[in-house]
Parts: sequence; structure tokens; C-alpha cells
Amino acid sequence: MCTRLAMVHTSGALRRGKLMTVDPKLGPAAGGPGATVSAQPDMTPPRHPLTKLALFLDLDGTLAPIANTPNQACVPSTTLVLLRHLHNACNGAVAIISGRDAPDIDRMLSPLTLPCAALHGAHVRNTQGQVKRVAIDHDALTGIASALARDAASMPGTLLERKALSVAFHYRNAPHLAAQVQASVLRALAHHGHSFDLQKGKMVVEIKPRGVSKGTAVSAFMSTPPFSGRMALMAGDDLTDESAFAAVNAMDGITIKIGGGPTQARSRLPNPEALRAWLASLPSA
Ligand SMILES: O=P(O)(O)OC[C@H]1O[C@H](O[C@H]2O[C@H](CO)[C@@H](O)[C@H](O)[C@H]2O)[C@H](O)[C@@H](O)[C@@H]1O
Repeated sequence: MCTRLAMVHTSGALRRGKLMTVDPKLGPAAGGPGATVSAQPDMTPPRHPLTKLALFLDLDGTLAPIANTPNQACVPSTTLVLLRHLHNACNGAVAIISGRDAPDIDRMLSPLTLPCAALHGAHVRNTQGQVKRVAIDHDALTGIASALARDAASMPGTLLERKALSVAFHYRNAPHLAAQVQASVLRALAHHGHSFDLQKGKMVVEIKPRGVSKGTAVSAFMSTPPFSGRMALMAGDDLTDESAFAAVNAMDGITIKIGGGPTQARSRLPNPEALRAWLASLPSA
């Protein structure tokens, strides 16, 4: 059950939306493209107002703090209010770029329904609500999911999340089983995986349709209104977001990694609360 609580800021820096950045568009340069970011504080807001930005936002770990299980994750009500404002101020150029299934995205953002790339880019819904999904071998996915379910049954604490075009094998509550979970996914892929790829994430190993990525999805959004012609901004926290960071860097956009770890993103914020505060500080015009 997701209980939405108003978030409380713990520091003045977060209230002011402090951004740790190496992006010259946002503040002083401290490293080259592709480099692991060493955080450097900067208070400079981006030059581009919301009317000129296209926002691409990851969900788990970026808008919703990480929780013990997928069902416990929750987007705070303050963030939902902000998303509505951003969507209006950007004239609709806001999309959710997630590994989650589309109905799950809509549930977590309810009452908002935003354009999205779900399932790591395998399912894309545009601003008109039109949906494009990649074609997959459903029998193969069923075979993979059945094999993983058999393994999960003998691995207490693990959790299998079956999605429309993919499957995620979680081990957050059994971190000592990380290697076994990965081995199980590799075995399943070897038997059934001709048209699927492995996607690692935070305490999870996923199988997704071959050839899809968040980067491809962001590029597709950027080729159509209301996104086209704007400065792209991608915020994300996980490995699956790296392809989107690469795509947005190639467009000379703004990339923000949430939390620690190596990344191609050129800026960094410590957590979803800091991102919320930073986004709230962007000028409307
Ligand atoms: O691309 P995202 O929106 O970040 O989605 C990535 C995966 O997020 C979810 O799993 C992660 O978040 C869970 C809730 O906080 C956490 O328990 C889990 O350990 C994380 O891996 C989601 O369940 C997956 O389907 C998404 O692909």
C-alpha cells in the first residue's frame, strides 16, 4: 500500500534546489563527457526556462524513492503536484521513461496520465495517448518466466515481477542471492532468449526485448512535437538510464544522475527529494 506523505526538506541546500554539476550549461565544468562525475556544488539554474525544455524523467529512484518491493514504491504528493505544473509549463513536453509496465506507471502517478516509455522503451505512449509496442515472442517470454519462477521458489526473499513484455527477478530482500539470481536469468536466456536481452538494475536482473532502450525512446520523443526543438533533460538513477543519458548528451541536453555510482550523466543530485526541489526551482519563462 502506497501512503503519500508530504516530504520534509532536511537542509537549506535542498530547499534552494542545489545541483551538483559538471555540465557547463548549468555551472562550472569539472570533468569531460562520459567521465564518472565527482560532485561539485553549484547554485546556477539552467539558462533554459520550462517553455524551452523537454523533460524525461525516470520513475523508481528518481521520482519515487526506492522501496523494499515494487508495490511499496510511491511518488510523493508534492512530486505529483510539481509534475502537473511541469507538464503545463512545458506545454506537454514531459515524459516518464521507466522500466515499469505502463499501467503501473499510471497507478503510481494517478491522477496524472503522462506520455511514457514503459518497459525500458518497449512500450511507448505519445502525447495523444497512441501506443506503440515492440512485437515479442510471447511463448519465449512465458518459458523464461516459468523457468525463473521455478528458481525463485527455491530462493527465499526473491521476487519475480512479470510484466507485459519483460520479467524482473528481484533480490533486494535477499542480497546474498545476487549471483544465483543472475545465473538463473542467464540460464533462462540461454534456453529461450534469442530475442531478449539482460538488463541489470538496482537489486534486480531483468529480461527485456532485444533492441529496445530508454535512449531510443527518448530520441523518438525528441523527433515529434511537443518535444522536438526543445532542450532535452533526462534524470535517472540506474543502469537502464545510461542509454538515455548518452542520447541526451549527444543532443547537447541536460543529464542528471540521481544518487551515486558511475554514470555518463553530466550532473548529479543526491536523491529524489533533491531532484524535486531542483525541478521546482526552474523558471517558467
Ligand atoms: O526505470 P525505472 O522507473 O527506474 O524502473 C526500474 C525498475 O524499478 C522497479 O524496481 C526497482 O524499484 C523497486 C521499488 O523501489 C525496488 O524494490 C527494486 O529493488 C528496484 O530494482 C520495478 O519493480 C522494475 O519493474 C523496474 O524495471
